[in-house]
Amino acid sequence: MVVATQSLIFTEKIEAIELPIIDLSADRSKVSKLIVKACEKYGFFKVINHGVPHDTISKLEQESLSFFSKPFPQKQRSGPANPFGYGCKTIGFNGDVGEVEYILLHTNPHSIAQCSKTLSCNPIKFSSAVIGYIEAIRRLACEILELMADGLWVSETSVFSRLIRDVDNDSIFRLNHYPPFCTQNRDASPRNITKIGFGEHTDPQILTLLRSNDVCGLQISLEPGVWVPVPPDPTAFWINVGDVLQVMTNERFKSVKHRAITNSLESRMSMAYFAAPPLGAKITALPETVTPERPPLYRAFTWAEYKKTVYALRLGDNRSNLYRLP
Ligand SMILES: C=C1C[C@]23C[C@@]1(O)CC[C@H]2[C@@]12CC[C@H](O)[C@@](C)(C(=O)O1)[C@H]2[C@@H]3C(=O)O
Ligand SMILES: O=C(O)CCC(=O)C(=O)O
Ligand SMILES: [Fe+2]
Repeated sequence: MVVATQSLIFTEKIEAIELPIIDLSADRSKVSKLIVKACEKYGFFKVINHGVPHDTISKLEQESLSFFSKPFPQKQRSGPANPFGYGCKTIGFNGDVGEVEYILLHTNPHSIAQCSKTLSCNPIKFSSAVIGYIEAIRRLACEILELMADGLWVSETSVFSRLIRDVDNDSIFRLNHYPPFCTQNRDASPRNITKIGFGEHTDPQILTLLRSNDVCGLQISLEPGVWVPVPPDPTAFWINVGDVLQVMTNERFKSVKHRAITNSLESRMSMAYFAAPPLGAKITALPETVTPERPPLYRAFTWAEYKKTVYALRLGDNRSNLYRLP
């Protein structure tokens, strides 16, 4: 099957700005204030000294590399990603495409063990690398969400983190691989052509924790048509606010628009943990974020209801607006 690829639009502006870097080993009350500031201004920040062991990350990176290095027909046998498994170029179910191949997994250990059977010839090794990483990244996500709650002066510190600690949480995990997009021109010198790897979108969940290898490609957009490159740092995590957190904070926090481009002659790999509540969880603005000057902006909905809307729409569509109060 021939799938059309999207090229970049040349009228777009690229703007280099310094994005917030938060040292999680610093004083807790200072850190929580800095996180709130970053979420209000960008919906995006980097964390360092995060406590996720290097070994946990490199075990998973190794598994990811050996999976994506396999011949295409072999990888195809682990797909399609409907809803979980291997996918290539097709994103979601509504016609989105990109220069990316990926593995999508639910974070429930039973589901990981099942999927690993088709993803690796050593499923125990594969699933323990994924489960180990998810345990560590969930701990980090909870820590960040608790710092956010403190910074917002919410009385219950675990108001966000309990949603993703719940046994029925609907968090998912994604390994992305952006192969180098290199063509030869007429004098046979390599040309660096940039294509869309993963098109513009916001993440629907509460929070995303993303780690990539040392190859650039991720960009965020703070105003229409202007893209800010995110420098790669394999030792850190980039954190982005998702739609649910935007709604729960009554839009004090912004769900950040982002995309990934295939940038170079190098292969890019990323791992993204999407922290989500249980399907039945009711999503509504926290009372602390509602004031007479700032009445509730969204009607209440369940995560199941929102997820259904997400999957009925295209990648770049705005879904939270559909829940906005008049
Ligand atoms: C086109 C789509 C892919 C997506 C589901 C959707 O219908 C719209 C949101 C997409 C997204 C973006 C963030 C995550 O990568 C993702 C797993 C998610 O939860 O929402 C993807 C979905 C996907 O690839 O299935
Ligand atoms: O690979 C990346 O850097 C971004 C991927 C992404 O945005 C996603 O998987 O939702
Ligand atoms: Fe994303």
